[in-house]
Amino acid sequence: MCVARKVPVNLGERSYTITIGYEILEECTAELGTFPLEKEVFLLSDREVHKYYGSSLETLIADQGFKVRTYLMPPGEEAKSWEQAGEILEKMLEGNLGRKAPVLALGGGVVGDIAGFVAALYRRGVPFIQIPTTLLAQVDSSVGGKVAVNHPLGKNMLGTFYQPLAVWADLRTLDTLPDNEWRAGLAEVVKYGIIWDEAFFEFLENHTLEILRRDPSVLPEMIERCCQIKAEVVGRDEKDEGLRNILNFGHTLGHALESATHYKEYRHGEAVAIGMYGAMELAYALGMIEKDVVTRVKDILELWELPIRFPAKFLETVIQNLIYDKKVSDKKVLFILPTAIGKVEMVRDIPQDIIRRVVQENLIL
Ligand SMILES: NC(=O)c1ccc[n+]([C@@H]2O[C@H](COP(=O)([O-])OP(=O)(O)OC[C@H]3O[C@@H](n4cnc5c(N)ncnc54)[C@H](O)[C@@H]3O)[C@@H](O)[C@H]2O)c1
Ligand SMILES: O=C(O)C(=O)C[C@@H](O)[C@H](O)[C@H](O)COP(=O)(O)O
Ligand SMILES: [Zn+2]
Repeated sequence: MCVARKVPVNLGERSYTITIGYEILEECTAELGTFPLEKEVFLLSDREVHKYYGSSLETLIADQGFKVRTYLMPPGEEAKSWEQAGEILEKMLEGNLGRKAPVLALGGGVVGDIAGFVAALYRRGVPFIQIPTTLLAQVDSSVGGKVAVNHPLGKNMLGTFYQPLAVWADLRTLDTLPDNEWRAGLAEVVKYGIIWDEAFFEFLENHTLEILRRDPSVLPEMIERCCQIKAEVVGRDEKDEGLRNILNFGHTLGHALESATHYKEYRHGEAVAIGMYGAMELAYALGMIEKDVVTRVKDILELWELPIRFPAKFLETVIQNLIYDKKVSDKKVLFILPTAIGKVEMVRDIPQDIIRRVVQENLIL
């Protein structure tokens, strides 16, 4: 059995460890008793994920002497809603869970984000643990404590910062992930190369096929590197006051597209892929990068069959939705734009007609 990798997230008293490896859940659940917790957990998952991993996890937790109360939500982005959060909170109240009874999030980013959100609200906050089961959740959403639900007007509009007690990323769970979900996760993987680490971007370029095949010879290293970068950025700017904004590369247009399509047409990672390509073209239009840099990013996105364009019918709503982005200040939209692979800058004040023109000329199917 391979040894689990550990990535620390250094946030003072809110510090925690990300454990990454194959078949690690037995070892991780054995840690439960080391935390100051009540002997009862609220396990939140979606119906799809629970089918595969729910009962084995419930057994492992019970083996540690914990009572398990399970709540299953429907799978999919539409369930990341205020109404769904209300239903989960009702169940927690009915169960009269105590202040030290943790919420365990078994699933992708949707389950993780809403689990953290209800954990932060219930009795003014109970501990929670992330057990991510999608690539996207293992490299991004389970780390850093951004927890939220969506609103029709904007993505993740209702939320807070609430760090987990631990993150347990069992790579074995990725075996059952459908291909389109795998590719959506790869969009956030590429993001780290573009914003932070050219050598990592080259590693991705050099291993595109092994990565598509989910080859165990590359996955642990790839996922660990993403977590290291995210932990580094979050450790320096937990509350998104400056540096952390770079993790939002591709999300300005991506989130606008997700809300324009009512969270039904695109997986988050797919919308981010379109948004990243849009940001590359915008940087090129503003003279910040050469065309070959745009092409490098476009090539890897296309090779992994990620979308880079969307239908014209959504264009106007996407442009209008930009104003609901959380990075907007003084009514000015902020874009994270590259100056090279591995380096980005924050750019405000791009005239709307330039944004519209770049999107229209490059991003429309
Ligand atoms: N908090 C953050 O920092 C952060 C970062 C990135 C993304 N996000 C959020 O994450 C969400 C997207 O997460 P996601 O891409 O994981 O989507 P998801 O949670 O919707 O999961 C995708 C689909 O895969 C299924 N699934 C999950 N794990 C599986 C497995 N192991 N085997 C088979 N099927 C499985 C789910 O049932 C679901 O249908 C978005 O809401 C996005 O906003 C948050
Ligand atoms: O952790 C962050 O910070 C990120 O921006 C990571 C993003 O991948 C993620 O989608 C996040 O939820 C977006 O945050 P938001 O503040 O734009 O809602
Ligand atoms: Zn994202």
